Amino acid sequence: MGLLENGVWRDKPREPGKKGEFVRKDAQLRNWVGKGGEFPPESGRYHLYVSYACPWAHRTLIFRKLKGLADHISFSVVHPLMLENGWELTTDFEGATGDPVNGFTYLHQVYTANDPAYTGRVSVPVLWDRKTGRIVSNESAEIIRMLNSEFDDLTGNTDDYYPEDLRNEIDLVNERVYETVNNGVYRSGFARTQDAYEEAVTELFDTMDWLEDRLSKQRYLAGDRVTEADWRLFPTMIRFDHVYHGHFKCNRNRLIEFPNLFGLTRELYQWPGVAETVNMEHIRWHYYYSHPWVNPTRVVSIGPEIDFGAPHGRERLKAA
Ligand SMILES: N[C@@H](CCC(=O)N[C@@H](CS)C(=O)NCC(=O)O)C(=O)O
Repeated sequence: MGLLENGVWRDKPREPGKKGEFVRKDAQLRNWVGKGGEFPPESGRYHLYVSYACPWAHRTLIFRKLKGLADHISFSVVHPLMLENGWELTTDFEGATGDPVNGFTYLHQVYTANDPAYTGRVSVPVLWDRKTGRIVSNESAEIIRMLNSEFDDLTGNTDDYYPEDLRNEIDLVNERVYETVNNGVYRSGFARTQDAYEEAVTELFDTMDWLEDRLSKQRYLAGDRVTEADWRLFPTMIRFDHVYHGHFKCNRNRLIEFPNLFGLTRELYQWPGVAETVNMEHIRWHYYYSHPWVNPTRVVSIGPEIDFGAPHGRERLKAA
């Protein structure tokens, strides 16, 4: 774990907040792909750097599939262990691809290729532009919005996961899910004090109760259509019982004890193209091995056996 300071990699622990809470800083590289702009939509031009372990990167892999972008946007998968050099583009783990685009060994080299004096965290996902040799964005929430709409003319795929008429509802769900679930599991697992942990883990399960109730009455989080809100929740749910329940102490309940949330997770897992974006080996090894201040023995849990391919039963609720 570390960061870049004026373009130099420093192996340093993350600083907690004053109350021992986990503090997540905003992503810094926030350009957009768009027609007529600096980064126009073009086939074969953009490349994603992702980790199969990372829930934020996972969203981008899902949108690449949903939007028929597999032939237009390539991707590299980092090694699951994030150690003193940060994310590495080495290949000695099944599924890690290395870096066929730039030939770099470390992800921090992608950041310094974009800006030799960069200061900040070196995170996945990264949307890279081959043509200018620059990073378009390192913010997953914005990358999935670009994939949702900016390449439609290229692919002919006009499926919309952020439709006008549901935006208020999607925004409302996203805001609570981001803070208390997507980031809530990190706030629980990386808390350095009892109070910070209890606050985060209580909010997390309050929201899971709220989502469970919602999903007992409607098929998806924003109504009768699958939207961005569902896809933003999914990467956290699929990891829940394998790593967040044990390693991050999110253990009031397991996901499988919430019939509707677990049902939605299975339905989304079974969506065409989605199962192949889930790599539980990268997930388990990354979390248990890469945070020695949480798990100093680095022993990786065997994980529960859960059949996400089992019938989901969500047909009982109406879909559009
Ligand atoms: N806001 C970013 C967060 C991405 C993020 O935190 N990624 C983690 C992996 S799950 C990472 O690369 N962390 C490395 C670090 O912060 O040093 C996004 O959603 O894209």
